[in-house]
Amino acid sequence: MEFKYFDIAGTVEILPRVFGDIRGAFFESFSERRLAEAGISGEWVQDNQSRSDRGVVRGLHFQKPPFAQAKLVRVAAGRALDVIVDIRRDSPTYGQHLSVELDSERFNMLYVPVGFAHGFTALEDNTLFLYKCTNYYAPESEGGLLWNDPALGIDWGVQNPTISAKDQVLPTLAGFNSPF
Ligand SMILES: Cc1cn([C@H]2C[C@H](O)[C@@H](COP(=O)(O)OP(=O)(O)O[C@H]3O[C@H](C)C(=O)[C@H](O)[C@H]3O)O2)c(=O)[nH]c1=O
Repeated sequence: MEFKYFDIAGTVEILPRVFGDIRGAFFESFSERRLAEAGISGEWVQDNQSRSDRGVVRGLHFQKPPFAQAKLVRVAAGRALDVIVDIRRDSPTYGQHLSVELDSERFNMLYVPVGFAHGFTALEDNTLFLYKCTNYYAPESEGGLLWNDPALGIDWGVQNPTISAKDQVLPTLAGFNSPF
């Protein structure tokens, strides 16, 4: 298992060892011990899965404290462009984003710390997006940022995404008061 660290503090890409053979492939999709090697700790209490066809964008979402979630995201099938935005008020990279392509060949994962808005584009049909969360779903605590806010400057890899009505009216960074 390899770890890749980025300039945005706290974010880590995890590249598991994938064992291929004539039958297919195997990899350890979750190991608390391995994550601890990368300095990642947390009480993982909920797993989520969504299925999206090519061109879907979900996000940018987060849950506010005390229901804030760190996430460990990956795809089990298909391919996704994962995007996270640093919304930690005191962070020197506040408002900056990181994009990482997740695929079901390398089975690479991204650790998203508390204090980030999260979203992704499905790059293929039937993209199965899986993620572990360190807090339960709390709809009353949900917040978000507008996916195509020019101030964020995110290239989602798609022009006219399929996106929920809810996500179309999320606030821009300018009108946003971060709870982190
Ligand atoms: C997130 C969540 C949703 N739901 C229900 C609520 C809705 O009736 C339905 C779809 O929810 P939503 O439209 O919020 O799903 P996404 O747009 O995929 O939201 C997720 O996508 C972005 C990328 C994230 O990072 C968040 O984890 C999460 O916000 O599932 C639940 O029952 N439990 C949950 O934990």
